Amino acid sequence: MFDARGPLCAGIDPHGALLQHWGLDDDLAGAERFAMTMVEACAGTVGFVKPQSAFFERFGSGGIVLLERVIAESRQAGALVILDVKRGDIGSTMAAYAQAYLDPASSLAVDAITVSPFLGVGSLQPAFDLAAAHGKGLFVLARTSNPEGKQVQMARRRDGRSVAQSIIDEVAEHNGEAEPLGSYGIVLGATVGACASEGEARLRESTYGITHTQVRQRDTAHDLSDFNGPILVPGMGAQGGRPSDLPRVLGPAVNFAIPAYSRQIAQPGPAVASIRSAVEALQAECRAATRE
Ligand SMILES: O=C(O)c1cc(=O)[nH]c(=O)n1[C@@H]1O[C@H](COP(=O)(O)O)[C@@H](O)[C@H]1O
Repeated sequence: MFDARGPLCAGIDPHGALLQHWGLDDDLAGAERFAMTMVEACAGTVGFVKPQSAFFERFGSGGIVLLERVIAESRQAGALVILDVKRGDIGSTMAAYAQAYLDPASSLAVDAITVSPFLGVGSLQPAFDLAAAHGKGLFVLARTSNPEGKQVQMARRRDGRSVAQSIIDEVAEHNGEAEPLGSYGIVLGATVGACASEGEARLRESTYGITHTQVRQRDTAHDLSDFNGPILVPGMGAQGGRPSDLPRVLGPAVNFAIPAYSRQIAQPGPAVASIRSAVEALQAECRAATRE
């Protein structure tokens, strides 16, 4: 998929602000128009689409029916569907979540889902098992794109590793020696190590006595050299991440990157041709940044 269609993942997030920007009402009919236009513009050309479940759930059962349609039509158009649901619970409940999204008998079954390991990576075992049984994938949150994630994810364990690194290492174990790539990925935000502004960089320097470059190096010090799974990289575009950030954030694993854009690719809409040409331009940039 990386070679055939490129690494870019098109997020399908029927955001209230985007619906308004497209001249639509923020209701189920508006979300349907938005989501199906994004499917038409993207799913036949990109390798991966990523609907965010919350933007559909907010419309209740009608939103779930719409999500089912987005999933079915995206897969029919040849894209792999990564459903962003960030599920994570005690093992017995996790088994039910896994059944909902990874069992082909479910109308919400997709190719992969995002999962949260903060009840312990071990609590996700039923999802690993069901994914293996049905040839599906998981993306485990390791270092998220939001600034608040750092406090938990970069906390140091007694063995010196960060929490994020220990998650990366545990997921790598699940992939074992899989060739060319295991089915279990991680989520690593493109914004990691970034300062919101020059002012913030100067404030950090004067407050903590360390330069922005040092902060950035510390924040991006993930060892991905043994990681043989796909890496979902949100935080692109609207949150500030650029294709040129990918080598800095991912180092040797840059060619496993799936850079994900949601708001930025919908911005030129609602015209299908405008969305498609924006996606194609970003696809070319991401391909160049991840295949050097
Ligand atoms: O798992 C995700 O996709 C995700 C993880 C993360 O660390 N940060 C993050 O922004 N996301 C999701 O990626 C999308 C980002 O949207 P944009 O900022 O509009 O590109 C949203 O659907 C988020 O929920």
